Amino acid sequence: MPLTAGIVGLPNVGKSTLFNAITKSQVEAANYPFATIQPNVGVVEVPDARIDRLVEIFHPKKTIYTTFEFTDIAGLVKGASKGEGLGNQFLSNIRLTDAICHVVRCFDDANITHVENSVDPVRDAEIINLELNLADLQTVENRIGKIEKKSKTTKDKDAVAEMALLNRLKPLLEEGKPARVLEVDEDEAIILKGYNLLTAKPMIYVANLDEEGVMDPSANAYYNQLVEYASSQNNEVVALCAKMEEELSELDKEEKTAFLNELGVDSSGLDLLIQKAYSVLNLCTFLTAGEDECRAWTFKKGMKAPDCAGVIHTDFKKGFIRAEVYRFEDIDELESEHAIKEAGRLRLEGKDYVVQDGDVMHFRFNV
Ligand SMILES: Nc1ncnc2c1ncn2[C@@H]1O[C@H](COP(=O)(O)OP(=O)(O)OP(=O)(O)O)[C@@H](O)[C@H]1O
Ligand SMILES: [Mg+2]
Repeated sequence: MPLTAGIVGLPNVGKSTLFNAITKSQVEAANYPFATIQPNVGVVEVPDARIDRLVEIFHPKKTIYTTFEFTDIAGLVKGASKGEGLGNQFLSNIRLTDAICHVVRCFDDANITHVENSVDPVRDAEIINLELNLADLQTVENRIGKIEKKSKTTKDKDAVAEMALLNRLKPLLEEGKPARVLEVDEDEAIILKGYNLLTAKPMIYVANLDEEGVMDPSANAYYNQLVEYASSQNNEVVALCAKMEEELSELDKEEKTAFLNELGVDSSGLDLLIQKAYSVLNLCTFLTAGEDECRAWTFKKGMKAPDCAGVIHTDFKKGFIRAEVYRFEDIDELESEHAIKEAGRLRLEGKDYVVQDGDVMHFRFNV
């Protein structure tokens, strides 16, 4: 089940340009609102220097990075929650994603139409957030309409518990706050998840700067305004220039590295965004290494060894016996599995082992 982040924002802020950089595919990125009508999905490799290092050590026949999906969604406008623009359709497309990547225009260009006629990142972000908020409020009100009576008349335990949650959620949304800030216990978290609320999803802001701005974002007033706004809600901002990322995505790996070195940065804005999307979802990576294949696998923080084995194949989980585990740092230092064994750094772990980010795993199983 791939994890996906939906790219949202006002029309014409650079969503499709960023998406093109993501997929290198030819999604239309034209200079007019509503250029995108169908949601589009792009799959990216999650850059991981640990895999690059394993490849140096094992020289495998195959190298596989873990992946992440982005969905390009057409521009939302004021009133989207009431069906303005292509409102409801787009909101329902975001509902199916795991995280939201909110693109905000932070570049001046008189030739590129702005639906609100001026560049103002905080106002723009608030327009989108309000629409997401109103859409959630509708969901919550519909749900209240369905169970309020039941909770009062039958005193049904589940209905009463759910009403208690809804009665805290509604005023919060009415205040304009996102559902993700509500404090909930484990049972409530399950109910909340079932609503698929837009403002409950983790959000990352993307400040889409011009090429000059991206060289030193902290010197850019638009960027600083957005960072201040985002941090007041505990959200992070990734600075990038979508247009430059699109150009970068056409280069091969060496050319790209050379280009980034010239700019004096280690990784592209897009790579940072992918990594951030991965981390806001609490995703971790375990590795498998050998002469046939070096590969990164995604798992959720806290997962135990048999479940991680199941990420590779359901048979690995069913027939799980034990896992042989060493740390990436150990192979990085010692450069062979033989040396790891000699040094006593290979561990045998059972079914209760909580797998850690950066573990290199060999699963032993019975079929
Ligand atoms: N960082 C940037 N600097 C300058 N121009 C940019 C930048 N990012 C995008 N653009 C330009 O802005 C225009 C609109 O971009 P794009 O089509 O990606 O917007 P969009 O958000 O997908 O719009 P829509 O909601 O209509 O689909 C394009 O002409 C694109 O080249
Ligand atoms: Mg678009």
